[in-house]
Amino acid sequence: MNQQRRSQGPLLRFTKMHGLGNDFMVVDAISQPFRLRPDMIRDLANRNFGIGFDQLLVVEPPGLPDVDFRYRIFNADGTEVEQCGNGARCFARFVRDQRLTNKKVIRVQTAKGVIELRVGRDGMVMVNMGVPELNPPAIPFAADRRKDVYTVDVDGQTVELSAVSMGNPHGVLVVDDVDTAPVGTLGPKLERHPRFPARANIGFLQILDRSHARLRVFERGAGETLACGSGACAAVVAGCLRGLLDHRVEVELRGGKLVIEWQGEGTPVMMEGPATSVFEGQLRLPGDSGSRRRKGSGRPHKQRS
Ligand SMILES: N[C@H](CCC[C@H](N)C(=O)O)C(=O)O
Repeated sequence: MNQQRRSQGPLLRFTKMHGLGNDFMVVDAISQPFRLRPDMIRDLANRNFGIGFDQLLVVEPPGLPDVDFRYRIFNADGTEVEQCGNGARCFARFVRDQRLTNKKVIRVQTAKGVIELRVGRDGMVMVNMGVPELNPPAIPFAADRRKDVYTVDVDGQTVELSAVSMGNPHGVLVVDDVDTAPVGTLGPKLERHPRFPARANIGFLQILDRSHARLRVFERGAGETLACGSGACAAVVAGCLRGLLDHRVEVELRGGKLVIEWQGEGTPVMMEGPATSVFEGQLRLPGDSGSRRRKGSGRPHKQRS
């Protein structure tokens, strides 16, 4: 009996959601205590032994004035990251479904800054993803900047890519056909390439015409996902900078389509797409978890020195 009681932690309510198949466990950490260590996040992310998700999204009270919520994002590998585009749309749907707000324009504090979410009548969500950065510390490529295309050596192979930060780092390669692109082989090598000190999300972009593109993304900390919102934004920025795309692009990902608009350097990237709620659930956490702050629980993603 004692053993049983010791393993009985608190019950945790959550909602399973997805944005074009990029799937999330979403937790309201306002009305329930919530602290998870990275190892517990990894266990919950496991698609056989846990709930299964690409990212965990946590809703917290705002930490800044004139902001409605704080939004924390954890990859399946347990690392906390700065931005998640598909997650932002699901966040907007979640806080309204859970009656945490009835606003249609929601301001959310993230590790990257404040983003603004607008919920449309048709259930689509428009996100102001902020102004992209072209050579922040996470993607230090300025030295050899040439039309924002850089060369990186991967096991003796020279790879050309663009480097764009949407708050989180992205490398973008232009390929002839996403269906035959080396996402599973080159993706993981570039995700952990030394040129990306905080690792990176790697996008494989196929240009169909100046306003249509296809994209696959090998995500940092999650592997290839069916869609990547910040990746679609980074890909359109890269395509525009390379003179291959116009300012409004329909991006077709494996899980569906996003509309991305960008008016050029110094302006924010706007993303519009759906957000789907799949089911609500609750689970009993292990006895050693809960609201007490623990060493190493969910610390922001640390860039490698
Ligand atoms: N894997 C990303 C976070 C999730 C991004 C993606 N799911 C999106 O929709 O933007 C990173 O480590 O920066």
